[in-house]
Amino acid sequence: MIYTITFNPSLDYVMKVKDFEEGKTNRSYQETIYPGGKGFNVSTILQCLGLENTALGFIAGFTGKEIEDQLKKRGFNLDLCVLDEGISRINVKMKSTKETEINGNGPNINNIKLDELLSKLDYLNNGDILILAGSIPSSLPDNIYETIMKRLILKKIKVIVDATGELLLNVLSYRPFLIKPNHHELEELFKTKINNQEEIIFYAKKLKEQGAINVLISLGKDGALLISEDNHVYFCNSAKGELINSVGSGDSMVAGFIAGYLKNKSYQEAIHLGSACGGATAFSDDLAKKEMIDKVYQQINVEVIE
Ligand SMILES: Nc1ncnc2c1ncn2[C@@H]1O[C@H](COP(=O)(O)OP(=O)(O)O)[C@@H](O)[C@H]1O
Ligand SMILES: O=P(O)(O)OC[C@H]1O[C@](O)(COP(=O)(O)O)[C@@H](O)[C@@H]1O
Repeated sequence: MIYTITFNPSLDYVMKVKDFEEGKTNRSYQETIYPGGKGFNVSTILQCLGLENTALGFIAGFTGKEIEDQLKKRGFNLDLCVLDEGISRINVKMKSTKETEINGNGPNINNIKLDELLSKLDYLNNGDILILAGSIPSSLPDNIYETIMKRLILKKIKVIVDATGELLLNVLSYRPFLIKPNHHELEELFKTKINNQEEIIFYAKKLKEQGAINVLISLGKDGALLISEDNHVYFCNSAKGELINSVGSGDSMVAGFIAGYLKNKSYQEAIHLGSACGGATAFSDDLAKKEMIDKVYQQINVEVIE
């Protein structure tokens, strides 16, 4: 079974604003609300690709109820912990000439609720896949993903971590099967400006040396690079199309990568389907649908460059 965990779900409030001006009252010409959170997005795309999975996570308050109601329509199994206080966050995604995001901090999670979620991990068996995705509310320690990996160390579980900063760095020595920083997150991890493909490969290899089994660096419209388990470097172009809403592209890529890998354990297929899912979401209002993924897949080429 595949499991995802979303510690910090959201309602994503997407506002389209013509010529946004900082420091002024701007008015949007279109607003939409989607349930968000990296793990839930991964679950949605996995389900769309026909992979049954279970989403774990925390929800709180009226926003949490709305997230749950929307997710129930998506077909994957839901096993949520309901917090007694606070509300799940509303993340603002502003589309203007540029895309700007404000992601909330999220509600407090106390130790009792944390234990409730951690005890669910005891159901996991050898051969399962676990995806830890997204930020955590500041009430939790930033070694929580590490704690989970430690707890599962005796089981043969492939763990995928899509997170940033310390949350990610802290798990590397536990050998996550896949990590997927984007270009900007890679720069943040090494506190440096990364200017070209050679430098991206250099820093991605450093993450592999620190323990990650596969390192996938997503580059938005410029494609993606993978340093695979067997030390090959793959480059994949991005499809050409009209950018509608790139929120969730990274999560879609993670889901597509896993689905592609599971077909016949080929990394070429993993990055190919991953890029198709990421692109298909960028070209859709909400997360991608199967028809768009199939169409985008045809436009993508994978090269083994090392
Ligand atoms: N504008 C775009 N055009 C085509 N493909 C895109 C576009 N934006 C994202 N993608 C696809 O989705 C993947 C993940 O997107 P990216 O923006 O890098 O991730 P994140 O959402 O984590 O920042 C990219 O590597 C690419 O394959
Ligand atoms: O947990 P974080 O890092 O704040 O990110 C949460 C946000 O990430 C998303 O899952 C989208 O992520 P990506 O664009 O990186 O795929 C949104 O749905 C959500 O608002």
